[in-house]
Amino acid sequence: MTFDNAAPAAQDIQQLFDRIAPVYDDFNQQLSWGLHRIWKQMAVDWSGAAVGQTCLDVCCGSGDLALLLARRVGPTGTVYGVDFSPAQLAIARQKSARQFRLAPLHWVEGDALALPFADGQFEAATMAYGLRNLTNLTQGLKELRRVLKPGAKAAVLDFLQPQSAWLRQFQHWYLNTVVVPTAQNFGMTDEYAYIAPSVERFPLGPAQRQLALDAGFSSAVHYPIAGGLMGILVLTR
Ligand SMILES: C/C(=C\Cc1cc(O)c2ccccc2c1O)CCC[C@H](C)CCC[C@H](C)CCCC(C)C
Ligand SMILES: C[S@@+](CC[C@H](N)C(=O)[O-])C[C@H]1O[C@@H](n2cnc3c(N)ncnc32)[C@H](O)[C@@H]1O
Repeated sequence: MTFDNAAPAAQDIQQLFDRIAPVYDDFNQQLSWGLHRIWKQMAVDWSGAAVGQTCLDVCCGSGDLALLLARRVGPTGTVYGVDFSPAQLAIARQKSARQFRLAPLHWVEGDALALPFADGQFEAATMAYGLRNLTNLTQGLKELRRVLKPGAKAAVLDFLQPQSAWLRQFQHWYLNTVVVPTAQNFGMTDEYAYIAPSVERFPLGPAQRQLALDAGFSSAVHYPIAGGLMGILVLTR
């Protein structure tokens, strides 16, 4: 399956993440030199999640941020991770089974465009490397807002096209000359070749902020991180 610059259908995205589930965590660790853990922790910190709260990780995948949220809210809190990839959720369940003294963690198979949760259910939320993969960014942001309590925050971490031309060239080079050949060794060329065009399609910070405000968030601030290679959109309901 090849992913050209047209946005793939939801089913193609779901099947892509099912296929890469066995190598996903190891590739992220190896290809980001472990830095993805820092970026994810920043998103959890900036979500405002606190002890005892009920929190949500949207597009949770293999569960990294849901597990960080569970550590943050502690045994008196509750965390839900939602994703439409069964294979990714299976990895998340395996990882949470190996950890102790976490908040009660619920892994839910569901669609970010029609979240299976009540209005105002959550006191904080995260979404890491999910928004860019949605087939409808506005619907995803509206659903994220709907399930947050008034005044609650969400932190949305994703790739970002750097402003600097040479950093853009570096990002493009790294994704196509380091990431894709690594994936090729495991027969996952097309799956990882999808990243670069998806980043090119993804709105820049100011446009992400405007999408969030149009979706009804009372405030939205976009922070470039990692030299502008990544960004975190901090939203307030
Ligand atoms: C955790 C990261 C990416 C998650 C991710 C998101 C997607 O949309 C995918 C789509 C298809 C296949 C895989 C993914 C996917 O893994 C970020 C870290 C992993 C990246 C693959 C590495 C990219 C690093 C930066 C572009 C450059 C960092 C340079 C620095 C010297 C480490
Ligand atoms: C790149 S992974 C990110 C996983 C995790 N948040 C992390 O940071 O490692 C993107 C995830 O979004 C999920 N996803 C994409 N579109 C979705 C949708 N419409 N509903 C639910 N999950 C979706 C995929 O199944 C995949 O697990």
